[in-house]
Amino acid sequence: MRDAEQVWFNGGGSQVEAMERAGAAVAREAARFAIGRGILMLAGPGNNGGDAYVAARLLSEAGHDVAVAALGGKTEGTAAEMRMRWHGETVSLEEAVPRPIVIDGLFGTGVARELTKDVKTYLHHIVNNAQFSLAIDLPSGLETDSGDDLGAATMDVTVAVGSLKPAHMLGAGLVRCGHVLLADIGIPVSGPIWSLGRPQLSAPAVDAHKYSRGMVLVVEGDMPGASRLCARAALHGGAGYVMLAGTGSAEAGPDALVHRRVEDAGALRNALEDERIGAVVIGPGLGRSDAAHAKLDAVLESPHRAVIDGDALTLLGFETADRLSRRDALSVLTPHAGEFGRMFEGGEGGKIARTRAAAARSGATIVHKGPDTVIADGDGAIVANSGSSWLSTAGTGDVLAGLVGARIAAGGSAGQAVWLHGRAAQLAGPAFAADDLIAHIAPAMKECL
Ligand SMILES: NC(=O)C1=CN([C@@H]2O[C@H](COP(=O)(O)OP(=O)(O)OC[C@H]3O[C@@H](n4cnc5c(N)ncnc54)[C@H](OP(=O)(O)O)[C@@H]3O)[C@@H](O)[C@H]2O)[C@@H](O)CC1
Ligand SMILES: [K+]
Repeated sequence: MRDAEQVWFNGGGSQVEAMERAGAAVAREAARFAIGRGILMLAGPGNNGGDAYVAARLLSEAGHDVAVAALGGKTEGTAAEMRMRWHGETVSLEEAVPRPIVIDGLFGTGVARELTKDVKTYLHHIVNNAQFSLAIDLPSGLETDSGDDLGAATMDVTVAVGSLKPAHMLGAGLVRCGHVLLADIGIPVSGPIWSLGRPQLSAPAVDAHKYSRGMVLVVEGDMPGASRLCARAALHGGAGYVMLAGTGSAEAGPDALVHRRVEDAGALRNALEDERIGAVVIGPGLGRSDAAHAKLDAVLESPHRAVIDGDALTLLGFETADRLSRRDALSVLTPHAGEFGRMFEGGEGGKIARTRAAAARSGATIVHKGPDTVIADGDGAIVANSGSSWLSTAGTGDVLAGLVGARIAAGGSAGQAVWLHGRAAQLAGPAFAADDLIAHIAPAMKECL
């Protein structure tokens, strides 16, 4: 957004115009929600406060009852101009009395540190005692690039100005922002970060057969239940043929699942010689024994697309970037936060920046799971946060790994799998078990055809 603004200013766009448009967008939304109730506008010292003064003026001109609570601090430039154009009631933040509607324009993208105890106390008191709260651009005290909480209050609505920022989709932002509305202020924005939308999928071609649909080999491990969940998800994720390679019971799992007896890494290497394989999944229920490690080596040395999940990620550890960057075929890693930390030490910035850096180092596509899943590859990052909090249950990661296998075997993407997984969870409703999720993949897929 900062880059886009700069380009727009360089092309003759004025700061005053940008702020007028931002303030007008906020006033428009606030008027819809206020329906005649008294408004308290919180205005900080920077441009977020500038937006607030514009919105206060426009709302007041439109007949709303508006008071401004101003935070001390040096206001300069356009924000100072907008402050001067406001002629209504103004009190200090300390003196402010809560009103039914609060609009928070203390800080936006410029928040630089934890809110002081005083500011945090007044802000939370005012928001908690309002009937409705709306944040301008971001809830004040939410770090823009990481979504880290520096003392923000939880808002009902946040009006994102110009574009979504990472904090609207990540971390504490998922709770603090409330419902996020996007206000177009006429500044074109483009960049390498997107939010995940419903994918467009197509039915198999008329002449499709089981191998052209995508063959997925799932490596069975010490906990065969997890591997079977993964294999079943691959079957329902659109794969044409799913083979479970291991020593578990050949009777377990659906009849459509092909069991191949694979005792050890040598036998796995033989199985991997099949050129029809579209993707291999390793990790769900794998275990961390030497035998497991040897199987992982066999997969990494194969020429197939590979999905690496669970125990396989922990086995790779800090060797991940080195080993994967040597692969020619696509590798997709599906770590949760703990596994990510065991593979990629430290790293600067928020979840998006750290995941993109790891993808660049390893050459892999990384699905960094959580309530704010970040999918990164060399082209950029996609954030997915509209799944379901009921997904936080054992086995759902195995289902996702199988889905990723099915989609990439069919020439699709990890993002498609993440969307289908999240949508299946929404359709499954509350308190489902990972097994139940699988029945909802087909209805989710139907929405994409
Ligand atoms: N660019 C544009 O033209 C447009 C921008 N737009 C709007 O501008 C917003 C960004 O504005 P911004 O960059 O001025 O930063 P902003 O969020 O107002 O805060 C900076 C001020 O806060 C202060 N401060 C920071 N942290 C603090 C703390 N913890 N406790 C106390 N003080 C703290 C900081 O002071 P300092 O750190 O220098 O001491 C500085 O004074 C953006 O979110 C959008 O709403 C739209 O109008 C569209 C056009
Ligand atoms: K704000």
